[in-house]
Amino acid sequence: MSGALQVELDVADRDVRLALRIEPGETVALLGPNGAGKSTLLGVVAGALRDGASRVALGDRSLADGTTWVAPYDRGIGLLAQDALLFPHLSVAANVAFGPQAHGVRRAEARRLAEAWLERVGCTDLRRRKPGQLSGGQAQRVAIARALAADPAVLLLDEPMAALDVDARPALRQLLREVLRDRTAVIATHDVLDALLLADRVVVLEGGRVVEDGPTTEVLARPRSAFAARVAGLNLVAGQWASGVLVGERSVSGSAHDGLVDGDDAVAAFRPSAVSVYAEAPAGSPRNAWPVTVTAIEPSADQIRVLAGRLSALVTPQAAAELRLAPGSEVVFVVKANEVEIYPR
Ligand SMILES: Nc1ncnc2c1ncn2[C@@H]1O[C@H](COP(=O)(O)OP(=O)(O)OP(=O)(O)O)[C@@H](O)[C@H]1O
Repeated sequence: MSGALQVELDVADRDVRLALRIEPGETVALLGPNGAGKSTLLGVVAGALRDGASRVALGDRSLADGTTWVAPYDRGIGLLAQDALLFPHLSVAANVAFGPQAHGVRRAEARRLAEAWLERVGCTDLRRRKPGQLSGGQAQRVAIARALAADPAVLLLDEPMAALDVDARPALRQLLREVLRDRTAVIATHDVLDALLLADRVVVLEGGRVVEDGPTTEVLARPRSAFAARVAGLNLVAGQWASGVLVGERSVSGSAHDGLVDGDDAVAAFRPSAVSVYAEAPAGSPRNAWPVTVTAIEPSADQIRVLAGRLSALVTPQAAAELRLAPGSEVVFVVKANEVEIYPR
C-alpha cells in the first residue's frame, strides 16, 4: 500500500478547481455531465496533463507540485482509456509483459506475469494474436491485464466501457468487479450501473467542482445534485439472496446477475418510473407488490415523485390526483420483476 492519493486541482484555463483524497483500497466513481472535469482530473493524476498549479501526491510522495514533476511511467499509476490503446505491432502477450519489463522485471518473469494476468482476464487463448485481431471487448480485457501487470498503486479508468457494445458490457463489468476489489481506483463514467457495481464511493463533478461526495448507495438513492438526480435517483433495496429472491427490508424479485448464490449480500435496483402506484393490491398479485405509507409528494419535471420511506415512484399528475395522494396515504407500490435488476454487493 502506498498511502492515500491526494489531488488538488487548479486548472485555471479549464476552470477546474477541486480537492480530493482517496484512501488506499477505495474505488471511487466520478460522475458528471460532459465538460465537468472528469478527464482533466484523470489527466493531471496520470501525468498526461501538466499543469503547474495542481498538486498530486501518493502517500508521502509528491508526484506533481510547483517544483516536482514525476513522469507518467514513474508514478505507479495505471490508466485504462476508453479505447484499449494496445501496441499494434506487439502480440497480446508482449503487450501485457511490456509494463513489467519496462520497470526492470526480467524477460522470463515478465512473460510469466503476463500469462498469469491473461488467464485472470480469460484471454489465455488470445496470447499470440495482434491487437488488430481482437474484438473491442477482448482488447479491453487485454488492456486491463496490461494495466494490472505493471502493479500500479492506483488504477484510473476513463469510461472503460464506453467504446463497447451494450452486450459486451456486463461481462467486462463483472471482470472489473473482481480485479478492482480492494484496489485503489478512480473510474470516470456516465453509467450509474458502473458506480453501483464497482465503486464504494461516488464523487459528482459539475462545472469543474465537486458537488457531491459520499457512499455509493447513499448518493445514488438520495442524490442532492441536479446531475446525480437525473442519472440516479434509483430505488435500491439491500438484502441477502435467498432461493431466487432478495430478502431485505422487503422481498424483491427481479433479474439476478452473475452467479448470485444463497446467502450473498445483494442489492436490487429499479427506476422510480418503473413503479406503479395502486390504491389496493392489483388482482393476479404481481411478485413485487408492497403496501407502503406515502411520506412525501414532490414535483419532478412534468411528473410527481411519490416517496414512501426509502422508495420512490414517478407518476403522472392525473394519477396522483385520482389516487388523492398525500403524506400518510396508504397505497401499494408495484414493480414488475423484469424491471428490477439484482446484483451482488
Ligand atoms: N484540451 C483542452 N483544452 C482546453 N480546454 C479543455 C480541453 N479539454 C477539455 N477542456 C475544458 O475543460 C473543462 C473540463 O473538461 P473535461 O474534458 O475534463 O470534462 P469531462 O467531465 O471529462 O467531460 P466528458 O464527459 O465530455 O469527457 C471543460 O470546460 C472543457 O471544455
